[in-house]
Amino acid sequence: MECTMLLLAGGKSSRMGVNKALLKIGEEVNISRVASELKKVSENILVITNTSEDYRFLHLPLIPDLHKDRGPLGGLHAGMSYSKTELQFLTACDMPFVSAEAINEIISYYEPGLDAIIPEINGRLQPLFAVYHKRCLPVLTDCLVKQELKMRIFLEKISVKIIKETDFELYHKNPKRFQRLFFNMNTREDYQEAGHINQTEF
Ligand SMILES: Nc1nc2c(ncn2[C@@H]2O[C@H](COP(=O)(O)OP(=O)(O)OP(=O)(O)O)[C@@H](O)[C@H]2O)c(=O)[nH]1
Repeated sequence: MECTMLLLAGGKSSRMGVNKALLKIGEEVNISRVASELKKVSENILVITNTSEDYRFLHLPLIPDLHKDRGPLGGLHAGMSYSKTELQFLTACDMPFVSAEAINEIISYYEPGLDAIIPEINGRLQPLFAVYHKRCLPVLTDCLVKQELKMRIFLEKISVKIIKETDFELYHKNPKRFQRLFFNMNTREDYQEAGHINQTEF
């Protein structure tokens, strides 16, 4: 089933203190790493931002949030509103080690009628690396209008299929490399750790 890739690149990066999308890991800028994996899955990619940062170097369509300052849910809302496909895969510019293989596996678990497919890794849901069906859009809009900006509240209102790590084929191929996919960079310490992880062979 056709699926649009949504790449979140807004927010404040307040814990990092500088725009984490543009931090380099190895030779490559964070957001470019994510974008190049998304391109292996689909040509249909939307970069969603609410900042004045110039992401034209990605050569991808850039779209603004429609509701201001609503966090990742605001970005998902804009992505789903602009997207022309029923399914979207949501990912974030602060997850430098995502892979096309993992995205394809998550999409493959989609079944008609579901609103979302979300991995759960080490007991934590990963809603920013997940599939959403366009039919969630009215529920999401309602959350934004009511200022219910917590992902958990939105997820409680839709039908979600959760995939635990041991359900993934990729996990069984290489559990450590699989865990790395979900590494999320928010602080200076995370950035340092990302540098180490990047140099580690799994
Ligand atoms: N389009 C869009 N993306 C956002 C927004 N807020 C956060 N994001 C993205 O969502 C992902 C997760 O962001 P967070 O780490 O929760 O928030 P942040 O504002 O980037 O960082 P902090 O200020 O440290 O919380 C990142 O890829 C951000 O770029 C927003 O309002 N709009």
